[in-house]
Amino acid sequence: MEEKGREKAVAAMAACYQRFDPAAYLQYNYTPPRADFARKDSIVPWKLACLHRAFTEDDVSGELLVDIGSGPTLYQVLSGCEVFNKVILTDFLEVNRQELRRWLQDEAGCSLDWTPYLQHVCKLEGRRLSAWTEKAAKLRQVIADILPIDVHCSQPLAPDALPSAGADCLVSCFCLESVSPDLAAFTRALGHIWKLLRPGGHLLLIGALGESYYFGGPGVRIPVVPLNEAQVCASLKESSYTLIRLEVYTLPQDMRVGVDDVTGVFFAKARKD
Ligand SMILES: C[S@@+](CC[C@H](N)C(=O)[O-])C[C@H]1O[C@@H](n2cnc3c(N)ncnc32)[C@H](O)[C@@H]1O
Ligand SMILES: O=[N+]([O-])c1ccc2c(c1)CN[C@@H](CO)C2
Repeated sequence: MEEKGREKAVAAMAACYQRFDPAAYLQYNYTPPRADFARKDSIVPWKLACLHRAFTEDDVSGELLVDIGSGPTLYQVLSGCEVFNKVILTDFLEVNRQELRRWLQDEAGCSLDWTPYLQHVCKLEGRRLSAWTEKAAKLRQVIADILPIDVHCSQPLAPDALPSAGADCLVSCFCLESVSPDLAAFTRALGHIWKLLRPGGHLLLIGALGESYYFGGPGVRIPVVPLNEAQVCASLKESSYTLIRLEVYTLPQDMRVGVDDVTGVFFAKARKD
């Protein structure tokens, strides 16, 4: 697709996101059955287990963790906040950055109670359940910024947002395939965020497999690039990452709740050499 066509497609995607509804999105994806901590086959516990394992492996270390396309969610940094002493959250929409700020400042009006998530990750860490208040305090202490981002820009963040060496680790969940008009744009976006990472740093990437749309709010139908495992691996390779591990979760029937047509979820741990 030539430059003009690409710009139009990206602008159309941005227009879709103007109607994104953080509270509805959280309700659709981050409450039972998809976030049922009593069910071994629920999606969110699987994601938290992948992230806990990856963030506690020795090769993942440093000062700065950046979350790409945070949305209104915090689950993706609940393990990372124990490893990195500085976490930067990012999103394209002010409504999402506001939602994150509300939690950060412990204000009323958060759209979701993150306590069960904090408790579950404490359990994964072998800590007593009541340590969730310490984890919440730790997370509030390490979150240094909540910044605007556009992964379709060659430079997704403001020029002075990161140290010149780059981030030590990136995490990104359900963002790139949900904001890209096609596979080529998805791969280009991977290349753009690659530049934010220092050599030897890691990318922990979670995404949807086989998904062609999702609802970002009542009647807010957002197109998604349907990916399969081979395409994820090929795109990571094409954008100069070394894939360390790919794990896949297949949705049981009752996790298909009508808010999207996702069939699976992937977790990739990759490195920038
Ligand atoms: C499906 S949500 C994922 C939210 C969260 N990371 C999660 O795991 O649920 C996709 C997010 O990408 C953000 N987004 C939309 N366009 C973007 C862009 N061009 N660059 C970066 N993020 C974008 C949206 O605002 C939204 O928060
Ligand atoms: O089950 N989940 O934990 C979960 C969380 C977020 C999202 C999905 C599934 C599937 N759709 C994506 C948007 O493309 C967002």
